[in-house]
Amino acid sequence: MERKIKKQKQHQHKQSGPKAEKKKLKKQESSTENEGRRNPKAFAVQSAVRMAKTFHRAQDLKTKKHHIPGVDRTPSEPPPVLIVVVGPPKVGKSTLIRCLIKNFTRQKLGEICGPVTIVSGKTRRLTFMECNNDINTMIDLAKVADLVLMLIDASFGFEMETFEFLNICQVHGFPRIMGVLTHLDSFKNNKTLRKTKKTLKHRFWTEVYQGAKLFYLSGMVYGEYQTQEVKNLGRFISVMKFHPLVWQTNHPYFLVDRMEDLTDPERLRTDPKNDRTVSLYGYLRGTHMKNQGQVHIPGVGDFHVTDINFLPDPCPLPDAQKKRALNEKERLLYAPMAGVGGLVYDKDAVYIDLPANYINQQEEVRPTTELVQSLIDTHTTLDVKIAKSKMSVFKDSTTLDSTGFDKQNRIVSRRFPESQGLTPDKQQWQGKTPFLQEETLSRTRLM
Ligand SMILES: Nc1nc2c(ncn2[C@@H]2O[C@H](COP(=O)(O)OP(=O)(O)OP(=O)(O)O)[C@@H](O)[C@H]2O)c(=O)[nH]1
Repeated sequence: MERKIKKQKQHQHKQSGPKAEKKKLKKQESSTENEGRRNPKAFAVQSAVRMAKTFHRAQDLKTKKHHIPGVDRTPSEPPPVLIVVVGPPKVGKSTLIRCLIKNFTRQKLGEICGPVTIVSGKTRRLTFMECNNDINTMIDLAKVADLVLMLIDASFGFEMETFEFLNICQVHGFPRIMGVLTHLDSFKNNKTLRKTKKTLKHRFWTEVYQGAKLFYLSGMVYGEYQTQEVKNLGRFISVMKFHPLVWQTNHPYFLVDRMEDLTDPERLRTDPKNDRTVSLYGYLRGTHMKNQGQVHIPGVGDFHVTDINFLPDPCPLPDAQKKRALNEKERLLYAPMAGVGGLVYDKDAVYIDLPANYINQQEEVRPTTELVQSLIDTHTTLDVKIAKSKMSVFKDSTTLDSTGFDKQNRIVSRRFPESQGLTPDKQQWQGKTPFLQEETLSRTRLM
């Protein structure tokens, strides 16, 4: 967009009038006054060598600020920005990714598995990726990363993995690097905390560049970093400008975010070491890709491309005519390796993944009163329930069920046969148990 620079009106010195006269007089006086005191050699060249040195230094600083003008090959809908989270084990990489995803999409992701893509704004998508601490992953990711979040455990200081990654970065040129200090809550003394922060900041500046951005995550609340600190980091990321590296602007490359194994399971069962057919999915980055060209898959080898197909965007940006902020539906989350993301496209099929909370939303609205709810939940009548129910009159006696009564609701005793005292016509114990009468029994049954 062309910006019009409005030129400010310059100050006009007064040429006439009492004030102008006064100023002129003052100027004349001061020039005659200082003539005797002025040192004509003060600003003259004292030493030619020194002069040359100063000049070279000024020129060096000037040229350092220049960037070689690059061709902007960014398409109208650019692929997601790749943010690589690097750090030694247990420094908080997964926790930070989880917090950033929650900050942008308001969704909680359990385990981070593979790259996670989110829509962070009207024109920007972000792909988060955790970098394992092995040299191959580091080499591959340092090449393709747009931004590196370098996590440093403040209670431990700089570790080997951090230096290793920085050294690898130097090969293809440094991507944007931001430091993040974690485990700051382990410092109980404020003075030590301040001192450590300062020392680590200067060390980080020495390793990356003077003035490199360093974030502080000062502790955890319920297993997550503090919301405001994550929000600030997220805001910084979403407005950041990126200078793609030379390698990135000169090559077409993919970051695979989804992999499907298409090998016949029967073949795998018979021979587990069989060659596999896999399908790899991802956004094309860098330049255009040529059909019939060659591709290199790190760790696998070189291959010929036989065909190229376009698939619909699994995590699209919102429509162009957007107003201010994104709404909940537009804050998409796509993590195919973790099984998250609405639609998964294949060449000839579309898979729809319905999240559990979506199914919950479809549940009918139920009355809140407990009594009404229990009536709705009733599936059998009272008679059926009674027929199924069992009871025992004494603690250790045998249980009675509906088969133990005759048609007139009189007890048919199995334990005490007629010979032992219960006569069918009297329905009464001739002796000890007067409460085994019909009335008592029928009341107990209905309870
Ligand atoms: N006290 C404290 N604990 C933290 C902090 N950051 C992370 N942790 C804890 O450190 C543990 C490891 O965190 P993760 O996010 O799994 O670390 P990671 O770097 O992903 O670990 P790996 O994937 O095994 O390399 C978790 O239990 C976190 O709760 C912090 O700033 N303070």
